[in-house]
Amino acid sequence: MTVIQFNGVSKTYRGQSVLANVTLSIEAGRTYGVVGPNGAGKSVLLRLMCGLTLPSTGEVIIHPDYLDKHRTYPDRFGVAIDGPAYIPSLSAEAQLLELARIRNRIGLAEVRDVLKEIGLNAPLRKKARAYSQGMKQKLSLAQAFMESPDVLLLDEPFNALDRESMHRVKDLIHARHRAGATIVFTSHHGADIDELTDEVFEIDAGAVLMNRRRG
Ligand SMILES: Nc1ncnc2c1ncn2[C@@H]1O[C@H](COP(=O)(O)OP(=O)(O)OP(=O)(O)O)[C@@H](O)[C@H]1O
Repeated sequence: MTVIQFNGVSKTYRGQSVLANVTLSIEAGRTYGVVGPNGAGKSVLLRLMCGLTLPSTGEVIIHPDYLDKHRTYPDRFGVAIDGPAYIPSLSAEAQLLELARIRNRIGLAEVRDVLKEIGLNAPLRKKARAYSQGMKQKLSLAQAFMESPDVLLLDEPFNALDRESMHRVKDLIHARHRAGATIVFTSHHGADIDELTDEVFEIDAGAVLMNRRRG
């Protein structure tokens, strides 16, 4: 089943083309890597996949099974794109609980579980604004993983993580993959791409080239 379909998608910012005429499909249950130099358009590609950015021309179609009941917004998507998004005045636990209330699928126990799995051991009273870069990255990832989403879109998920934390996040990615989730992540590290992905999208001068790696 195709989860996300791009048909002739182009993205231009103030007359500057970032992506040109991209046609691709993201198939359920597969793990994709997105590679390319700084500024190639990797984050823009991920943002287009979940509607955070709209195409300048062409269309992005999300399978209706992955849309909310009004068929408007992606549902069961876990997204960590463009650096950590956090509420500076709340602790990790408090803000994940706030976010969890929106969909009401999980509660405190699951929030605590994901923080433990990701290894974010901030003191409860410490506010996110005082977190280190790696802690903020873990918070962003915890938010993406916490509802066990069917689709994960992760922009450079291993950035700023120490070795042990990187292994924890890789374990989480493997676990979601085994559970049948569809995963797309960007990385500048060939080893992560080799280890985790079935297919790789390489962005080159606005074009997206696909390389099948396995399966
Ligand atoms: N909101 C925006 N307004 C204007 N230009 C933008 C916007 N978002 C992205 N761009 C431009 O689109 C291009 C691609 O940016 P993008 O963040 O996708 O690159 P990237 O491949 O993720 O790079 P990096 O490896 O450095 O993270 C860049 O030239 C960037 O300046």
